[in-house]
Amino acid sequence: MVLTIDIGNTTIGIGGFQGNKLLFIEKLSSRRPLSDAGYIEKLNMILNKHGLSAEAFEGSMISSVVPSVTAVFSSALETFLGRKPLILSHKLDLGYEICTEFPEKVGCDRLADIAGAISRYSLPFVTIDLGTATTFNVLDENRRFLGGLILPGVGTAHRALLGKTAQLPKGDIHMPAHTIGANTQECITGGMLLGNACAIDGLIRRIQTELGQKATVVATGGYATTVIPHCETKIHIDQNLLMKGLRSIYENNTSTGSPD
Ligand SMILES: Nc1ncnc2c1ncn2[C@@H]1O[C@H](COP(=O)(O)OP(=O)(O)O)[C@@H](O)[C@H]1O
Ligand SMILES: CC(C)(COP(=O)(O)O)[C@@H](O)C(=O)NCCC(=O)O
Ligand SMILES: [K+]
Repeated sequence: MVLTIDIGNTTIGIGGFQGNKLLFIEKLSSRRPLSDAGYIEKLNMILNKHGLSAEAFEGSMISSVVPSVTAVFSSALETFLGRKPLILSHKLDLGYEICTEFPEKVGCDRLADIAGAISRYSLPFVTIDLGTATTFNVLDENRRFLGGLILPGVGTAHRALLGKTAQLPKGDIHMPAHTIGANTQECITGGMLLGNACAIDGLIRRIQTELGQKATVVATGGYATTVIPHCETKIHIDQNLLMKGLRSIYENNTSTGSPD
């Protein structure tokens, strides 16, 4: 079994795989960092909850876009499993070529999303990750990662809007009833959800024009299920895309890994 860890700017996801089967996925906040002893305690609790023990895991793999948490979590995993985790970087065998200007600068979550999509969706494809930021990541038909786009995430934009204005009310953004909001809260909800959905439709159209062909589109991240249903483009939602990518990369870069 393999533990996969996704350290994002809001959430730390912890997944457990047996072969290519995802047994569990648990979430911690990355906003309140813990000590390595704190993370070891959380890992113990998670495995206990699922009736598993550390001995059952042959290794682990981390994707992190929060450098300050990477070192602490890595040290916690080394103590917990008795083996250093594999840490995702552009230097590993990802199953595709990075053709951006500075491969070392690309967020590891973007690299893992692409790896998760590569054996599951037809090429070319675009992965969209709606987390703290929203990222678009384009893989062409020759398995070349060309780059993409980075936008403020839905929650990030919403918090910025409320933080920079005096009169806008706090409130949840769920289903907009219609496009023409009849009160302030409806206007904000529509702006956030339909605004992001239309941005996605428009950007996918432009990406396809630039590629010169249609692309498969797959979305993941905390806001995927809230925003994607409002898009006109056909988009697959795969909440575990990143974790699946981490497992594939682990298998491709360790000799003990079992194939897909
Ligand atoms: N099931 C869900 N439905 C709606 N929003 C969610 C859900 N899960 C998480 N979120 C929201 O998504 C955001 C975090 O997304 P996530 O993909 O975990 O971010 P990151 O990868 O940047 O840490 C949070 O602001 C949270 O409120
Ligand atoms: C764009 C991101 C902030 C997204 O992070 P997330 O929303 O998943 O927490 C992260 O992928 C990152 O720090 N990227 C580095 C720059 C780049 O990817 O080009
Ligand atoms: K993410």
